[in-house]
Amino acid sequence: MRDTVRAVWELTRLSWSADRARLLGAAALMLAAAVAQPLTALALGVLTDAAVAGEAARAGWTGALAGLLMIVAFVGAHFAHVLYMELGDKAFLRLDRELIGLSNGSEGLEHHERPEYADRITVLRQELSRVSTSGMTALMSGLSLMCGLVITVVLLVELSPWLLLLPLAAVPPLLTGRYAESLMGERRRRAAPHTRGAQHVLELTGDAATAKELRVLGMRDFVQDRHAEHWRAATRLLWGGETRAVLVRIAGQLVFASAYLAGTLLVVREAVAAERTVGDVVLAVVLAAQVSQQVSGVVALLQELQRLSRTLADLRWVRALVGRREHRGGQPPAEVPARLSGGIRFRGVSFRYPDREKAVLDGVDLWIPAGSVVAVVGENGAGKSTLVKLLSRFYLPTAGTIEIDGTDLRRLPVERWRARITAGFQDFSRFELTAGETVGVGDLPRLGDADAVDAALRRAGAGAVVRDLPSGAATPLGHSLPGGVQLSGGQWQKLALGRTMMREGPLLLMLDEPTAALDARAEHQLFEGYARTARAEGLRNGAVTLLVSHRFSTVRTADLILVLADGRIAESGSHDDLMGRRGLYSELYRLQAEQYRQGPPPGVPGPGGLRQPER
Ligand SMILES: Nc1ncnc2c1ncn2[C@@H]1O[C@H](COP(=O)(O)OP(=O)(O)OP(=O)(O)O)[C@@H](O)[C@H]1O
Repeated sequence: MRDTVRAVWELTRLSWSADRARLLGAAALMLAAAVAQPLTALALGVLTDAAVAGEAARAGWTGALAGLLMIVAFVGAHFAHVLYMELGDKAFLRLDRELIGLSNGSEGLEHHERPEYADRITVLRQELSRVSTSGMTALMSGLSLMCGLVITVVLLVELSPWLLLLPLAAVPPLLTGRYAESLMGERRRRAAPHTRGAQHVLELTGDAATAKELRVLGMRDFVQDRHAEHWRAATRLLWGGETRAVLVRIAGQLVFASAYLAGTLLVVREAVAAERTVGDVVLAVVLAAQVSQQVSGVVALLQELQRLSRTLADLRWVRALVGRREHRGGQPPAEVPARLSGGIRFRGVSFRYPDREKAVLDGVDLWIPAGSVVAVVGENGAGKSTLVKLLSRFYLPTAGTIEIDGTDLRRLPVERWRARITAGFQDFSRFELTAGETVGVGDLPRLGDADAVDAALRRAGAGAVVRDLPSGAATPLGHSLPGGVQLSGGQWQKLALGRTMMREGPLLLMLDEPTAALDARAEHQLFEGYARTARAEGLRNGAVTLLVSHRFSTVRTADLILVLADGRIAESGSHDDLMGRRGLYSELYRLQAEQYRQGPPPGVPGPGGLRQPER
C-alpha cells in the first residue's frame, strides 16, 4: 500500500512539474463530475416521489436539476479526459527522455552486462508508455472515485445502515485484484528475457547488415523458429498468468455481486411492505449500480496504481544503479592535468568482468612515458580491448591502480577525463547523421565547425570519402534519413577514425583495432599519419598514443610495444629489442611475415599493397 501511495505522489509531482494548469483543470472537472453523479441519483429519487405524489412543480425542478447534474457529470468527465491525456503525454515524454538519458548516463559500462538491468529496461520501455494513458486515468479517476464513493456511502447510510455493507463487500474484489496484479507483474518480469530474445531476432531480420548472412547461411527458418520459440515461452507465461488472474478476480467480484443483489432485494422488500417510498427504491437501485461501478473503478484503479508503482520502482532502481558514483577509495577528487609531464603507470592492475570467474588482467605493472606511441599486441582474448576500456574509465580495476602523472585515475572526474581522451573502437558506431555530423560528434562543441571536420578527416586520411559523396559533408548517411547514402564498411570506419581526430589537445589517443575493415595499405598509411599527429600532440602536451593492432607491420614503428599474454605483459620494448629477444613477439612477427612471404616476394607490395615486414 505504501508503494501505491508513493506512486500516486510521484505521478502527481511529475504531472505538476509537466503542466500544472492542465493538472488543476482536469482535477476540478473530475471533481465536478464526481459530485454530480450521486446527486443525480438523489434528484431522481425526489423526482419519482414528486411524480407519484402528483406534485408537478417539485417534479419539474428536480427533473431539471437531474438533467443539469447529468450534463455536468458527462461534460466534466469528457473534458477532464482530454486535459489529462494531454498532460499524460507530456509526463511520458519526460520519463522517456529520462530513460534514454539513464540508458547512457552511467559512469561505467558494468550494469549493461547485468541481465537484471536488461530485464528491467525491457519492462520499463513497455510500461512507461502506459503512464501517459492508464496511469493518468488512474490518478484522475481515483480522485473522482473517492469523492463519489463518499457521497454515495452517505446517501446509502441515510437509506438503510445495512446498505453500508455494500461498499464493505467491495474489499474482497480489491484484495483479489491486488493479488492478480502482482501475479501478472511477476509473470511479465519472468517473460522479459523471452520478449527481449524475440525482439532481438526480429531486429536481425530487419537489419541490412545481417540480411546478407541470413540469406547466405539459409537461416530464414531457423530465425523464424527461434522467434516463435521465444514468443511461445513468453505467451505461455503471460497467458498462464492471465488465466489465473482472471479466475482470482472473478472470485472477488462474485462476493460483491451477491451483496449487491441482497441490498437491492432488501430495499425492494421494505418498499413492498410500504416502509419505503418508490423514490427510495429508485435511489437505492441507482446508488447500488453506482457503487458497483465505483467498486469496479476502484479495483481497476488499484491494479493500475500497483502496476504504476512497480514501473516507478523499476525506474528508481535504474536511477540508483546508473547514478551510483563509483567510489574513489576515500580519496578527494583531483584535477585532470593540462598536459602529461610524467606518464601513465599501471601498478599491479587486475581486472575481472563482473560475471566472469577468471581475471582478464592479472597484476599488470606498466610504465608508459608521456609523448610515446605505444602498440599493444596479443592473441584474441588476451585483454587488449580491456586495457583500453580501463583507460577510458568504463570499468575500475578490481585491484591495483592506474595513475595519470602520479594521480590515481579514479580520482579524476570521469567526464573531465573523457573530455581529454579520444578513442576509436573495434565495434565503432555507425551514426546515421550527415557525413559532417558523423565526424563532428567527435567534439560536440565543434559539431558544426566545417574547418575542424575537414582537418579531422584529413588527419584520418578520410577526406576522399566525404568529397566523393553527392552533397559532401551534408550528405545524409544510412537508411534512417531520407536520401541517405550507404557506405562500405571501410568508409564507415574511416569516418569513425575522423571522429577520433576531432578533439583538440587530447592527453590520450586510443585506437582499438578500428582499422580492421581497411586494406593493409590504408591501415599502414593511416597509422603512419596517426603516429605523426600523435607525436606532434606528444611534443605539445605529452599525449600518449595507444594502438591495438594485429598487423605487426604496422605496430613496429611504435616507440613501445606491449605483448599481452595470460593476463600479463609478457614482453615490452621496441621492435628491435623484442626481435632480439626471440620471444613471443618475434615468433608472432615471423609467423605473420611467413604468411606474406608465401604471397609476393620480399620488397614487393603484398596483397593489400603493403610491403612485407622486414627485420
Ligand atoms: N563485457 C564483457 N563481459 C565479460 N567478459 C568479457 C567482456 N568483454 C570481454 N570479455 C572477456 O575478456 C577477455 C579479454 O577480452 P578483450 O576484448 O579485452 O580481448 P582482446 O585482446 O581485445 O581480443 P581481440 O583481439 O579478439 O579483440 C575475453 O576472454 C573476453 O571473453
